[in-house]
Amino acid sequence: MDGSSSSSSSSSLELEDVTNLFEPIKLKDLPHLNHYISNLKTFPNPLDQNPYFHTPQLQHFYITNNNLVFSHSTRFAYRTAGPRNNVFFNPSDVRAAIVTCGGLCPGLNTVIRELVVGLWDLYGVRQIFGITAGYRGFYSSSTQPVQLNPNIVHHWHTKGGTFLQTSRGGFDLCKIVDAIQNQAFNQVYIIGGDGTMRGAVKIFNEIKQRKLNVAVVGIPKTVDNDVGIIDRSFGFQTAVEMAQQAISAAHVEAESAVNGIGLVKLMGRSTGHIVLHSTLSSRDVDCCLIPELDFYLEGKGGLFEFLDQRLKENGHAVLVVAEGAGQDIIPRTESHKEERDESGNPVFLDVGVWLKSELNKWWDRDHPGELFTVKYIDPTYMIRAVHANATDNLYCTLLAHSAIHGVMAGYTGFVAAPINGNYAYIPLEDVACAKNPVNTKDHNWSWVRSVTNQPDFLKS
Ligand SMILES: Nc1ncnc2c1ncn2[C@@H]1O[C@H](COP(=O)(O)OP(=O)(O)O)[C@@H](O)[C@H]1O
Ligand SMILES: O=P(O)(O)OC[C@H]1O[C@](O)(COP(=O)(O)O)[C@@H](O)[C@@H]1O
Ligand SMILES: [Mg+2]
Repeated sequence: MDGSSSSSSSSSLELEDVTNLFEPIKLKDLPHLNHYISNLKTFPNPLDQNPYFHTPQLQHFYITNNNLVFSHSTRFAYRTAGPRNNVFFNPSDVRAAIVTCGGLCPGLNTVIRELVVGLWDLYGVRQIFGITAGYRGFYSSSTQPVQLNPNIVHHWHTKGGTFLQTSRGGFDLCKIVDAIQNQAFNQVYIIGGDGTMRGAVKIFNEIKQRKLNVAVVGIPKTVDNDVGIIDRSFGFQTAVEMAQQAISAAHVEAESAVNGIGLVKLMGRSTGHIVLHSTLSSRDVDCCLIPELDFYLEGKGGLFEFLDQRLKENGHAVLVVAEGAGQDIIPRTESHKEERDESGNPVFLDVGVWLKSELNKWWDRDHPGELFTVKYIDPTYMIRAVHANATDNLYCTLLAHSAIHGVMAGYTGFVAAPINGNYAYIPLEDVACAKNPVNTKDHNWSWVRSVTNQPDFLKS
């Protein structure tokens, strides 16, 4: 694991990979507007006239069909992101729409800013619109698209959140595509997580069905880093950095008490990447619990036995838990099990509150009269409602510009994202169904266990 990437696409090779390299590499080609609309006009790339971007000294400036990025995890080659020789849009005819959906993530505003600045400065596009408050903003009667330009967005990368606002739910396919058609948008930039990408696939398919000259691109966003194929999602590193503050405070509280436990709950609905990376970078964590790993409290090899030992050895312990961990063992009613948010995501019970209560009950039962303290810290939105750090800002810029180049080249139904550090275009459909769970059977997880010495929670 390189500390920044956590998906299964790694740049190291195993013998099997090398052997497989001799098999023909299969290309994951992209949908293109000219697959369903004939006689589309092409234009020389306006970047030809852009001396800042396209200097004569720069050789091989334009990306060709020979440029591919190989993914070890999917074993497919993808088209390299970047500007093409010809474009399929006359910049003066472009009407671009940008929308942000789902939960917040550091860097959302940077992506929006760079889409606006990139379209404006690189390609000379002047009609750029922000759709407010997620998918429903396309058709909601209470909001109108906001026209954007570089002056309006110039400072947006310094702020957390999304100036366009976001929401969950509100996905009405027909109304969304009707709105795209009625407002004559011909480029749609959709920034969101796994749910958003599944919606984007439907929008793309409907647009194709109606044979509209509209390109759709997805830019994957999720603080949980739960999108597969791509190296990592933007904002993830910033969130991990923010989480350090909570872990550090929990450590101080735990160390300053007799038999002190610092308990931190971090985001991570179905994946434990934030917890895993925070644990590895903090080094103060004694045990981390993630959704991908079942755990138990009582008995041999359980959490209590481990913490008992740790308290005897060190006098304190730090426990970091992902919000989606342990959901199967927290007692709940049938109606709780069915609860969903507006987008259909499961609503969790608070694993931190439950653990704190169970820890206190355990100590009172097994160590009556002995001092014991659990300090529970739940930073919740603090790790994602901040502006992106320098690395994520740079990443967001490259993502936005890659998306623009692909759309201008006429590609549609795709996602722009890095694979092994190289920016590529991946079919939207593939990204929408690719998950990125923490693999608890690989070396990365062994590394975590070697840092924490925590149990494997495999009942013998
Ligand atoms: N399977 C789906 N089909 C169509 N739209 C979806 C689907 N899943 C989620 N969405 C829509 O995508 C948007 C964001 O989804 P959500 O799950 O809240 O966040 P994220 O995209 O960050 O995972 C919401 O408007 C939701 O209605
Ligand atoms: O913003 P909400 O609705 O409270 O949801 C919180 C959820 O959003 C996330 O921060 C990100 O999830 P998404 O990427 O699906 O939006 C999760 O970690 C968390 O469970
Ligand atoms: Mg999601």
